[in-house]
Amino acid sequence: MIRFDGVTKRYGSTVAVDDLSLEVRRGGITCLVGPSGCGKTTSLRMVNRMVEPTEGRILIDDEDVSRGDPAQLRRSIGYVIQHAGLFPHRTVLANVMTVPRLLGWDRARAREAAMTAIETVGLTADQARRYPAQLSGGQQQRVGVARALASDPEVVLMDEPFSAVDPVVRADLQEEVRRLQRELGITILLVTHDIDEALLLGDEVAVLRQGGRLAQLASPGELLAHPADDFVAGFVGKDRGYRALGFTQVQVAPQPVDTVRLGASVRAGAGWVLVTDAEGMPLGWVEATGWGGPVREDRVERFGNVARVGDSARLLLDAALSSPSGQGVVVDAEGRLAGVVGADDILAALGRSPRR
Ligand SMILES: Nc1ncnc2c1ncn2[C@@H]1O[C@H](COP(=O)(O)OP(=O)(O)OP(=O)(O)O)[C@@H](O)[C@H]1O
Repeated sequence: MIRFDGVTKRYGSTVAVDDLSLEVRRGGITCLVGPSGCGKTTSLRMVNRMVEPTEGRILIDDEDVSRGDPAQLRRSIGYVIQHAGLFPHRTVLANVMTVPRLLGWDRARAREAAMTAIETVGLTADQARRYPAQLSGGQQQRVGVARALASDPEVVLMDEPFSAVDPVVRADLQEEVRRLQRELGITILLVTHDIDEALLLGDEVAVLRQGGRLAQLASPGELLAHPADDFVAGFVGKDRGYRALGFTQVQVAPQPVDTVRLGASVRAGAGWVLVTDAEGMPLGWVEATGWGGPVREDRVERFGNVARVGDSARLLLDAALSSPSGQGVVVDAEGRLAGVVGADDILAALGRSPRR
């Protein structure tokens, strides 16, 4: 989809990007990540020609971006930056209508496209009438995303889009961008200095090192399991073995478990029994050792995290380790009980799975 072909950018004696060759796949999120000054922003801006390469080519769908008109190219590509970069004296709606209007769409069509984009990012018609300063930082960032989407682009470039918002809002926005990417099928190239964000969002992650050199391009799981060198290993962090579990599937079949409806009786000595509601949805655990009888609500120990069938080894392990019984509850897509898994079974399955 987007191909960097031997791209170099020099500013005098500074090499910002050095012979970068990289393929950004269609319909997914590729993250460019690396330490400060490694050439992430420069690489991104060469795609929409806000910066021109010194050497090499960038192709979108096999077409050299340097061939056409830069202004036209920029209008065809969504662009989201830190702090949103909105026009302060225009309403949210007017801000989002900017690119469709520049593309020559009539006012009604531009307005309709803008309103659709505003709703898509979770903002209301009332918020669309306000000025940027009348919105929170996170909402402004959503407007920035809406503006990038309004003209229905295939490619969206994002430069540190969430780094200026607090962690809770950031998590919401990250979730939103993942959802939008899937729903709209767009191709996103996203710059971040935060490896956790890159591993969370990226279908593929390109790690750059100082001097604008590509250190590795791989999926998050691959990056964690097989960093190309010490630099990448250091960058992805000390707990990469554990974090790789988040991208590892294990073959463990959920096992049957004794259940009791809330209000019904357990027999003494039954040990840990899973309590369900009247519909059979799991509620928590009860430990019947020295007592038996009806299970009252105050006897129920809530489980920690519940895993879903098909979840990663990390989520299964988390369910097991956060459960008072030591057995992780696994539910199906409808939230119905599929069975339980123990930490030992997950670790044994991990031991059996081939090293990737
Ligand atoms: N317009 C410019 N003129 C001169 N040098 C520049 C210019 N733009 C970037 N550079 C230099 O190129 C290198 C790469 O900069 P770039 O902004 O692409 O890095 P980055 O990885 O995005 O950094 P950060 O995470 O700190 O934003 C840096 O050494 C920077 O100082």
